Amino acid sequence: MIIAVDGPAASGKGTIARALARHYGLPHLDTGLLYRAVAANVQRLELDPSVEADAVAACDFDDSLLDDPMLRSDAIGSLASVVSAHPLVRASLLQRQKRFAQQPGGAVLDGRDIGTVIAPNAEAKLFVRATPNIRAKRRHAELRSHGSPISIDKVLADIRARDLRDSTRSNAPLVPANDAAFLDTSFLSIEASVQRAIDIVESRIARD
Ligand SMILES: Nc1ncnc2c1ncn2[C@@H]1O[C@H](COP(=O)(O)OP(=O)(O)OP(=O)(O)O)[C@@H](O)[C@H]1O
Ligand SMILES: Nc1ccn([C@@H]2O[C@H](COP(=O)(O)O)[C@@H](O)[C@H]2O)c(=O)n1
Repeated sequence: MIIAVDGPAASGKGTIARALARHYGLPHLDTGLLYRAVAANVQRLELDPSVEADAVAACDFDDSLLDDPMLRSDAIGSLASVVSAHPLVRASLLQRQKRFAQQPGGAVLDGRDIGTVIAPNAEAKLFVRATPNIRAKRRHAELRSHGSPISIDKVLADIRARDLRDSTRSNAPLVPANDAAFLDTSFLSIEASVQRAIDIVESRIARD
């Protein structure tokens, strides 16, 4: 079974995808980390993220980079949203994600274009949402707990800018798949969000 979990920054999709993977015993891929790795490489090599050829040159990274906690910073998230708009960057990461989705036994992937591009054949598709203010509050608390001095106003501004860039790019924009189920986590605890996600997956399995 393939489960596709999409949604905007800090909506809770990663938390839900990890929990679904545990629940169903499936491997999980956080596809945002791939774009964050490209962004970190652009920064390390002092390239220009807005130049497609520069961003493509940064797509060749060592997988150990995916475990670097530095990838989780707000600045790398914003840079990832710039490099991810380049069609050739997306093309360079496409097959890896498709292979992960199509592995025997299935998988859970979270990102922006899982239900629309990476795994349009997924048995269950969730589109996770929460209000920008609630997402900023949660992400701010998370970043502060890791020692970042960032203000909540900056986190909110970056989330809004990222939402706009991700949803208006021409290539694989952040849009719900036609057959996705919406899950708004704004007023749900993590436990309640995960239970709602499991209920959605169960109803999709029962329907097919
Ligand atoms: N329902 C919830 N209630 C409270 N906090 C939540 C909830 N869901 C997630 N969180 C917290 O909000 C933060 C963002 O969640 P998460 O990392 O899952 O979002 P995301 O959509 O995967 O973000 P990104 O797109 O940046 O990878 C985390 O600190 C997480 O623990
Ligand atoms: N499938 C995806 C996943 C991510 N992106 C871009 O990467 C940025 C960082 O992603 P996070 O999930 O770690 O927040 C995100 O803002 C997108 O620009 C993507 O394009 N497609």
